[in-house]
Amino acid sequence: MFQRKTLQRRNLKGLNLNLHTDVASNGSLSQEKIEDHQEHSRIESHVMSHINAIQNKSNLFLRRGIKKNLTLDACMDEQAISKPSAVVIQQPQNEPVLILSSLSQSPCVSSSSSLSTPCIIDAYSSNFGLSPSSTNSTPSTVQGLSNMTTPIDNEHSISLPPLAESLSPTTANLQDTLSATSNDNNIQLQDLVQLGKIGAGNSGTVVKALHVPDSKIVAKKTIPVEQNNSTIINQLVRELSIVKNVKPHENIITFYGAYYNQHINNEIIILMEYSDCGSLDKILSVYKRFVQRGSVSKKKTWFNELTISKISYGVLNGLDHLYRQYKIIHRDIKPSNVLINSKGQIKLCDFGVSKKLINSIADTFVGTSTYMSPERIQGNVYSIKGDVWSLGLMIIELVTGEFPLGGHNDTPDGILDLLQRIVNEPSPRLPKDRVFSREMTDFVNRCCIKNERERSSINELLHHDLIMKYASPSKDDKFRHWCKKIKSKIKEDKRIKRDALDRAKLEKKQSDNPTH
Ligand SMILES: Nc1ncnc2c1ncn2[C@@H]1O[C@H](COP(=O)(O)OP(=O)(O)OP(=O)(O)O)[C@@H](O)[C@H]1O
Repeated sequence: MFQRKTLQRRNLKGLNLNLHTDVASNGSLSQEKIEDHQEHSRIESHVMSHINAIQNKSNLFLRRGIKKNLTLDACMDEQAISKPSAVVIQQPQNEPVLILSSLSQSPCVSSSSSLSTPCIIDAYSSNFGLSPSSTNSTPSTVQGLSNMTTPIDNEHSISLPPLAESLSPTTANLQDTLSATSNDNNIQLQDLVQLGKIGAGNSGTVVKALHVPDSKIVAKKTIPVEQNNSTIINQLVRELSIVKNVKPHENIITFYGAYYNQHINNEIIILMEYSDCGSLDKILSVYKRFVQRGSVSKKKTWFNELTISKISYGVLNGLDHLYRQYKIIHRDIKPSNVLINSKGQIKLCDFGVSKKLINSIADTFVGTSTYMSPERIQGNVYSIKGDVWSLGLMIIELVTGEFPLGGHNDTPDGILDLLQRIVNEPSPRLPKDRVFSREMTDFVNRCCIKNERERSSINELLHHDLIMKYASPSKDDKFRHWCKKIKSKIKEDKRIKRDALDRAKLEKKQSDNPTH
């Protein structure tokens, strides 16, 4: 009955704005549609001002080289045509790449008929209580995360959107934690454009997002919270109250702030520094895929001795900083919590089970990590040396490609079997069928001593021969080079996977329609 027609088109420094409307198939516009047309004009000016604002801020698309010649497409909500639901940014081939949900209060739905492939949707709108005209509620102040006297400087602090008007007692706790003063240098959620999913863990999902005003890429972790689940909420409160106190450091992921809005999705959003090579588990998976494809020999690990030395130093230095400055024990050292960037920096993230030392005795069994040390499993007092044990296990996993207490077709029968192995079986070691240097073998052995008192301390390991052997600027350069190579391998892997998916789709299409 109705066709989509483009009514307006403007060119803006390489960006095109298309406004579509539904037009009767005889070409005429009904009175209703004429009103819609007028409405379109209003929407258009709204959209244009939004685009201008973005462009004036950073000219991001062109400068970043991310999107060239994009089309901004103001989609119309099919049910309520007068209400635009989203601004969709499309590539020339009509392939939507992202949505700025700037016009709607509800999360955007990629229902537009012009969308041929699934969109990445940013569920937050500029009406997310941030624009005075769009809401009666004023932005809540958030103590703790942004109103920090020391931890996060202005450059990194953000203000939060308004919190729920009526909070249950548990969410009120959350509100307390996420309260902060508004700040001129804030990162606002509506300034973020979601770019793609990075990964998902037990607690939530992490996506890559672009902070438009300064063209900075950030990682956005979304953690759904059950309204009445006080355990989870308290854990998050604890996590965030710890993270907010940590100042930027070369081996710690920088925290940019957190958001919570019960009305929208009942989820917490944590913004942090993005690491462009991802986590060690991700790099290991990419390596394994290359081995499977036969393009890399299984004998040739990507994690050579230099790399292990640099990773170990970064982890130990980060742990040392957390403990010395804040009395924090990380408690969850594992490959997915160690991030790398192409500048050659190692960063610790995820303080989900971290806590101040003073609380550690009361809450020893947080998490189900298989990197847990024997003393932790046995319920003994947990000290920072537990993280040293985890580092030892992680190194063995990186160089062998297998988790040391469960690989080689020797998978434990469940968590209890694994826990008893950690406690009762001999300490994990580097495999004997491969040659490792004396320094490397000694380093790992010192990490994996079961008796916590005999295990090396962080300080001892920071001065270990394995670390000293590679502590020169030329080795730093080599490591940076390695990181860059890894980044390009990750890209290549993505491309191969995408091509394989496309081929599979095409083959399926051909088998479904053999005549075509
Ligand atoms: N700041 C970041 N920069 C780049 N990638 C990240 C960042 N934070 C997390 N990731 C990626 O997202 C993935 C998911 O992270 P998340 O913290 O949700 O879970 P996890 O650490 O894998 O598991 P768990 O929830 O059990 O701790 C990680 O494995 C990592 O690859």
